[in-house]
Amino acid sequence: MAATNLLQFRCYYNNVKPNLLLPPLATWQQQQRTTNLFGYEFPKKAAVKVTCNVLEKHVIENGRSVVEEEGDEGGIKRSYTCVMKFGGSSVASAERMMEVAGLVMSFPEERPIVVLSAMGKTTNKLLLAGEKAVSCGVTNVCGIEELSFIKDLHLRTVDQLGVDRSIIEKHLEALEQLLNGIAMMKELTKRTQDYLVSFGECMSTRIFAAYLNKLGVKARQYDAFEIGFITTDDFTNADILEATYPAVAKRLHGDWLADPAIAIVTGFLGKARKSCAVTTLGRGGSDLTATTIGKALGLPEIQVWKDVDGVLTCDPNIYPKAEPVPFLTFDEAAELAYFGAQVLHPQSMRPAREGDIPVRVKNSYNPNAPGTLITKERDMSKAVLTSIVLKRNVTMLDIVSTRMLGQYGFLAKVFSIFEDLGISVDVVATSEVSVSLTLDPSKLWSRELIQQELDHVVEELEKIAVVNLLQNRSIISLIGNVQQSSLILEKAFRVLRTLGVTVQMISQGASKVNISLVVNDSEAEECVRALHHAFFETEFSELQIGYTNGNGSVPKSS
Ligand SMILES: Nc1ncnc2c1ncn2[C@@H]1O[C@H](COP(=O)(O)OP(=O)(O)O)[C@@H](O)[C@H]1O
Ligand SMILES: N[C@@H](CC(=O)OP(=O)(O)O)C(=O)O
Repeated sequence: MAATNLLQFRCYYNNVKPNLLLPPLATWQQQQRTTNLFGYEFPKKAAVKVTCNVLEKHVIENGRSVVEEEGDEGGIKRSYTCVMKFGGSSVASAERMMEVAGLVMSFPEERPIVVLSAMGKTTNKLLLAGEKAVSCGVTNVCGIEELSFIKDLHLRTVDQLGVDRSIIEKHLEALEQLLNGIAMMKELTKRTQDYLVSFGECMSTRIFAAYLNKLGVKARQYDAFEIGFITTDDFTNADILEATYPAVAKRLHGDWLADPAIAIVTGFLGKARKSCAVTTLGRGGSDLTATTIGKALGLPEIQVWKDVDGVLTCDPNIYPKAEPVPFLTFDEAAELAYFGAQVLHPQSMRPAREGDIPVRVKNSYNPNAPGTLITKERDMSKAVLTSIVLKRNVTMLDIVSTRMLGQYGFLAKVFSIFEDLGISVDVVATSEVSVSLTLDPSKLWSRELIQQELDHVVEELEKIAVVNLLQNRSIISLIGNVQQSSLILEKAFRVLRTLGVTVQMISQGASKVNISLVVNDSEAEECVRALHHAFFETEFSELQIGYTNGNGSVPKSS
């Protein structure tokens, strides 16, 4: 049987025009950002010229699809095959780096791009060192405990891995100089803060790349801000700009073709478009770095390696009986992250969703665990509740119209006040003359709200409404199949009634995957444990009375 070429490609074509001579059945859908033409059959000599990043050429031989290294027409070549992101917990020590190196090497058929976070708690320590430098005086900088900790950790790791200290010594010197500068200025701007924390990722990636090279696995280190990660100038919480995708694809793909090597890229970092200074993508931003690379190169899979067996049914710090969730949709994962599950960066699902690239959340401490697979769609026919998420320390506002404005005018005015003040709102419930909503003063991916700003919001709103400011509230988000909302709500309210908890606000939103309940901070954790018990640990149809301790509380797990 004559061999037939099947070409699979995900083509990023914002700035490139593919010149395809396709058989008539293949239509190029211009409205889609990425296109997967897997399955289109080409005659053997189909002329295909694509000036984009990654292609995979399948040749059908004896009914089997075989991937060829490179195509014969149009210079089609394949570079990297997957992106693997390892978080701080996965690379916290020399021992952990050895394990991660072993993991990377255990997929010899893959050509990965590895995205790393800073080692362990380095980012927190750098932030603390910066804060201390502001007030400790130049002569005391060298005595800052966190600086010594960071130096010890990184030098010890380098020594234990048997790589040359020189790969990070310059960074350690520059870090101390920067802290001296902060001490001298007695000021730590957001821009300087981003530069300060960037040392964490810059050092972890250099150490890891040097270690792989020492093992004989060719690796090349990259600082994300040098290879096309272009962001807004919103220091500490920058957004990735579209120009990033073609730039990153060009650089990584081009380098591979010129000189193949595993790429080791700093997570979390970018370069501000206007000022050209180093930016960060918000805490936990390395997940976003990984999904951005995945989309840029049109990779078949994005792996995010953590210290848990995947996305769990709730935060294991609240309830250790949390179980891994095997499958999630991008929408569910995004909602979960946005509403406070620390496991994924809130923006990280966006590139994966746009590129339609599956994200696998795995445990670097337990690689055999299946983890969580996040895709565009999944079978929801049996799905009810997927995960419970808690967001603490939320501020709630009850705003009741004084009827100076009509219904439309009232809601429009309320939201224009928030827009003018640049404050984002999470959960909203409205009626004709009132609106209840939540603000998050501790948002890490947005600017911090301080009391003064809250007072200002209330002052503005009081011009048209009676306002009640309620602090120390929590949002409990029930992520799941909102088609089953009656069932979920019935069960949830039975649990909360048993606990004697009053729900102060409820919102289903437009997301179709999330029902949010607002309760007092002081009751929230107990609610999560009880809800978890009811939804995930009892027969679904029956809410067992008697799972509490008799005093209404669920047994705290050890
Ligand atoms: N629903 C959840 N599923 C999994 N982990 C969660 C969840 N909610 C909170 N977490 C916490 O998130 C942590 C993993 O996220 P993170 O610390 O950012 O990992 P890494 O640093 O490895 O990227 C877990 O150790 C766990 O404590
Ligand atoms: N080091 C950064 C970025 C990051 O993504 O870290 P992690 O993968 O450990 O959550 C932070 O602590 O925020």
